[in-house]
Amino acid sequence: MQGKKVGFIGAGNMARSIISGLVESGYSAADIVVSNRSIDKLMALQEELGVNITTDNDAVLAFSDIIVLAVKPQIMADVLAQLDDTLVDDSKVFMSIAAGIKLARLGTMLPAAKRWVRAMPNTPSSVGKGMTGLIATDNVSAEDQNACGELMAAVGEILWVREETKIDGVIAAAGSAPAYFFLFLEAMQSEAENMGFSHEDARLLVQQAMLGAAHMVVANPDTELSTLRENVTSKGGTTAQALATFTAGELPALVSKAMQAAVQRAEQMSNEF
Ligand SMILES: NC(=O)C1=CN([C@@H]2O[C@H](COP(=O)(O)OP(=O)(O)OC[C@H]3O[C@@H](n4cnc5c(N)ncnc54)[C@H](OP(=O)(O)O)[C@@H]3O)[C@@H](O)[C@H]2O)C=CC1
Ligand SMILES: O=C(O)[C@@H]1CCC=N1
Repeated sequence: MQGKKVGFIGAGNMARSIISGLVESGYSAADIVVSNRSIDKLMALQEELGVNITTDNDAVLAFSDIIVLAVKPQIMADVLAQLDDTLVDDSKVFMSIAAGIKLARLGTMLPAAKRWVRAMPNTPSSVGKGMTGLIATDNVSAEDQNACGELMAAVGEILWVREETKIDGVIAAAGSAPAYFFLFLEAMQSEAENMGFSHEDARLLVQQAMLGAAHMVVANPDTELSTLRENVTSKGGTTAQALATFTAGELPALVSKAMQAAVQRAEQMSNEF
């Protein structure tokens, strides 16, 4: 993978997460180029990470072996239509990280590009703890699939899927999921503040509890999550009361509903864009 030229079109939250994770994992900044509509995010990326920057998307296309498309789904068609397709050749692989745009639709947005990968990452990529689901068109060689996989593996775990519908499942279970956990922590921080802790102390309490729980999950892959939960829950104790309150509020059903809503939105988006 080292040595491949990697270009990013769009330098927003997600591209920044991947680029910073890549550079911090040792990927050569000289082999990375990033374009964006406005200049400020580019300047910051160049200053902090030393990557090449441009406001010309065609310059990214010309430079790169792998072109990561990291613009909003709403504008993907316009951005691709404006590229100089004479710069596209068979050696280039296009990797879209946009939610809700299927491989077949991407192919119609830039017909000159034949080799496509869809990747669905999440923002923890910025700290090397990302989770990315991937799928490729059949004509992407094993070598190029490996390169795309390695690119995302530089910033976390990867999971190749066989059916494209599973990418929407990846969105629901991992792409959008950091926001679910942040919402939960926000609510906990707020209640800890109501109990009299300062904003900072409340954050320390909840973030350390989350971090410890996450480490326990990862350190005990053969232990069911339900067992980890039960180990905290003393009979007749405090945790049991808190969990009973979540159950009475139908938290598990609410989580299912929220994940289904993410999938449904991804399906809707695939008809809209
Ligand atoms: N955020 C997340 O957690 C995840 C996002 N995604 C996907 O990643 C993609 C990007 O999302 P996100 O990073 O959150 O969005 P952002 O809005 O943060 O980033 C999009 C970037 O695209 C730039 N842009 C707009 N028009 C052009 C153009 N014509 N040429 C080049 N750059 C352009 C914008 O520039 P400007 O600053 O000038 O507006 C902006 O910096 C989306 O498709 C989303 O579905 C996937 C997984 C997770
Ligand atoms: O909210 C979104 O649409 C994007 C995709 C997954 C996370 N953010």
